[in-house]
Amino acid sequence: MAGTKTLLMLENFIDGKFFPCNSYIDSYDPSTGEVYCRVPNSGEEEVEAAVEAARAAFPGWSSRSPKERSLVLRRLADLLEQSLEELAQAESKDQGKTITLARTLDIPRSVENFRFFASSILHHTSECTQMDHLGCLHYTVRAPMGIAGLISPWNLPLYLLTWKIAPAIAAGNTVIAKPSELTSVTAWMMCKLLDKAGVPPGVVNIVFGTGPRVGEALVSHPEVPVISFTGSQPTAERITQLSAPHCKKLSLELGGKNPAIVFEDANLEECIPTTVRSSFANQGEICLCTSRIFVQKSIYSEFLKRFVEAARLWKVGLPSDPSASMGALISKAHLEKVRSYIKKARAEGAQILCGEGVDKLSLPSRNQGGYFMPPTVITDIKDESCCMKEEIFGPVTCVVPFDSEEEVIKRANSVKYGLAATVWSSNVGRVHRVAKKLQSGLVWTNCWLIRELNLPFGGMKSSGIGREGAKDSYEFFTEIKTITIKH
Ligand SMILES: NC(=O)C1=CN([C@@H]2O[C@H](COP(=O)(O)OP(=O)(O)OC[C@H]3O[C@@H](n4cnc5c(N)ncnc54)[C@H](O)[C@@H]3O)[C@@H](O)[C@H]2O)C=CC1
Ligand SMILES: N/C(=C\C=C\C(=O)O)C(=O)O
Repeated sequence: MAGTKTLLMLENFIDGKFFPCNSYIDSYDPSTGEVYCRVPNSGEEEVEAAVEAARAAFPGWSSRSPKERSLVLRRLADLLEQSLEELAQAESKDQGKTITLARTLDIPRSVENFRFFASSILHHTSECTQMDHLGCLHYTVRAPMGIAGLISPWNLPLYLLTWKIAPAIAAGNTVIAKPSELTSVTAWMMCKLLDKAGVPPGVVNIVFGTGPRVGEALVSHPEVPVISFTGSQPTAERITQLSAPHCKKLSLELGGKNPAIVFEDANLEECIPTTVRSSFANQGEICLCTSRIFVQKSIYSEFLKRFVEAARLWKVGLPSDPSASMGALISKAHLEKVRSYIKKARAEGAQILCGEGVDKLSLPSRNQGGYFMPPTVITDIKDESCCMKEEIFGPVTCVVPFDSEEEVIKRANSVKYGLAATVWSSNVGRVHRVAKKLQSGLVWTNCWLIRELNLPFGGMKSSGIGREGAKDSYEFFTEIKTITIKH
């Protein structure tokens, strides 16, 4: 372990104040494999203190007008934006992603999350119907749920955390958030801005630590009626079990095994670079990343050749290198897990056309212990292989041929997940037809990851329950009531 003096020490943020913890967890720099930060190892005691603070803050915060809350969110967005460079540097170091991605995607989107919900909260209306023959008027009202528990993963740390905090507090809830123990730094940095933005003490509380300790204490707490979670399917199952006795409201945004379907009339000039990006952006650590590429037989050889050439140009480098396309994976355990899939593919007789075990990385000696691997393309693989069925969540993608539209839809739908698909074709009719038949919460055609935050985001089948977005998040973080007036 590195000298304790040099380590960054995080603290919990409860009731507007920072508190040290009795116990800490080591957090690693993915580019070197060295410990550089210590994260509070919180548990029930810290959750209890956060619940007390959130409970006390709720009456004041929930009775403010949407406009007053909106102003606070906007100020927070401005303050985050003023710290963009500092936050981007921290996110890149903590997560292993490139500084370019942190600067252009993670932190700008975190800012946008607050701006977006600051605006959308001003525009909701409720329903009203009449029954004149009975002299009745019916209408609905919505009220915040109370204390929201928010649990987020390590791949897009501040981006996904703020995607939950912003709609929850905009709707008048108070929150207890638990970022991933692997990437807690930017959440802790954001806490320093809350008071200046005008967020009252107790409205946003952040407790750091592991899932089994602090995550479960939060999920099991009887005074936390609503849990929003983004992460893996096994953890979602555990959260569902723990929430069941309390009938909690759950939003579960889980993994994917996302297909890209490339028809023979696709514009390959656009399709190839975008599909390289959709496969390898953020080291393939985005739930929306492509991991199965189905290519129509007539263009299969040409596609494969050009795709592998383009994948080889996807430069692996230090997270701090502005010219790198990809940095380091999140952890040693995760790197080993991702590599194990490639080993299995090889054992099954698949071909590894580039990447792990084929291409060598050139890294400075200080980074030899970092969690790097090259973008990897697998082919000659069966649909039944675990590489074609399970979420790998790394820079690995499989390319396979198909004959007909009907066949490819069936194969694309043959996995347990249903999060995001891409369809590449210049035939508008086909694009609509295929998009409608895919079992997928999101379908991008001739593009990838163009986000319209107003519209529902989320998956079907094992990719989750519920949707996030302007209306969906508002409905999730509020309780509805129908009132009947007889006049
Ligand atoms: N959105 C997505 O699709 C994501 C999918 N994953 C998938 O999950 C795999 C494992 O990654 P992990 O970091 O282990 O994901 P995870 O689902 O265990 O972690 C996500 C969050 O849940 C928390 N958590 C873990 N166990 C918990 C519990 N029992 N109760 C409450 N909270 C708990 C974690 O501390 C973290 O904050 C990845 O390899 C990837 O396949 C990971 C991150 C995001
Ligand atoms: N939930 C994830 C990505 C969301 C992206 C977005 O809202 O734009 C994930 O990778 O876990």
